[in-house]
Amino acid sequence: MLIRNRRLRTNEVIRGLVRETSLTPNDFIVPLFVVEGKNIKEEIASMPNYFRYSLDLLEKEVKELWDLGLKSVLIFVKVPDNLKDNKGTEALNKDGLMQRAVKTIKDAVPEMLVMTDVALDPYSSYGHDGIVENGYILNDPTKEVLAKMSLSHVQAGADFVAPSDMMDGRIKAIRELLEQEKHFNAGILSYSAKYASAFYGPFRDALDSAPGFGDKKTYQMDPANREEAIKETLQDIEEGADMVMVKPGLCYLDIVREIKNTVNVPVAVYQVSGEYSMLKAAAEKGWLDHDAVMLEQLTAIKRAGAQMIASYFAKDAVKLL
Ligand SMILES: NCC(=O)CCC(=O)O
Ligand SMILES: [Mg+2]
Repeated sequence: MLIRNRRLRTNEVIRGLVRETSLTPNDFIVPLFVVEGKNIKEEIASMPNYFRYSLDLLEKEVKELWDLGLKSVLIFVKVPDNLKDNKGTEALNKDGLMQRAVKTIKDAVPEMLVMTDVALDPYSSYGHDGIVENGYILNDPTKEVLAKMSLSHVQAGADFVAPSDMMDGRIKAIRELLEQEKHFNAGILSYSAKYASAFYGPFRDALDSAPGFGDKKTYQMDPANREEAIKETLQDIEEGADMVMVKPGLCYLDIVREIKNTVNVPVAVYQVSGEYSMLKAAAEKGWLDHDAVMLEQLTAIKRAGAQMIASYFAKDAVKLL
């Protein structure tokens, strides 16, 4: 035997020395769900141990995240039904819940990197990511609203906007408006390859944002496609995205690696709600070792090429690192 691979696996010290991938708190973006009201920390039924916060308790939560070394958050808001319409009017309200959430976080922890979700679904009476006409989600009028929404978030203090809508040309529309308004340092994390996935179910529960009719297959990508993900991603970079994202995570790690090998901007992965809830459920039943499987999944996402991971496991994970 000239080569014995097991030599480098004989104990934890040598395994640590040769380990190719490791997780650190810097790897995470923490998704946060925000609701109106006071003193609210409500568990999301289909996402055990994950919560919606009112602004007063959000403040406490972000301080705790910061102390754990988690320094980036991605905000989602649950908009009251009476404020929803087809055009997402409330999304542009400078005193809207999102805008107030950004200010609340920046006041509580000024150095926290604040990213905001940009899409119409939480604001849409139809639960779709864009303006609806005759059952179709309009592209161009929607991207103009998304640009204004992004500007509003940046004016409220957001460091990055994260458009998750998958309309064509929205990165260019957003970038041009931010430049025109002289927000030169406002970043764009583009959900460039977002698939029409069945793994988003619990998230739609969290925000009460399930589509009122049909599905999202006319704008989100077909899970069967790989080359299209490259095309989408290269386009977004050309249009001015600073960072790109693949979503969901585990089922799409081939896409992550291919994009990582193709582009020269940071690649993010969104490990989505269904991925989170599946493990929580299996662990509750005693069928899987929660912490071990969680770390294995996160490590695999990073190994595939993710520079950062938006994950509901962020807090659980950093406590183990
Ligand atoms: N635009 C954000 C999402 O769609 C999140 C999906 C999830 O976590 O399931
Ligand atoms: Mg696109």
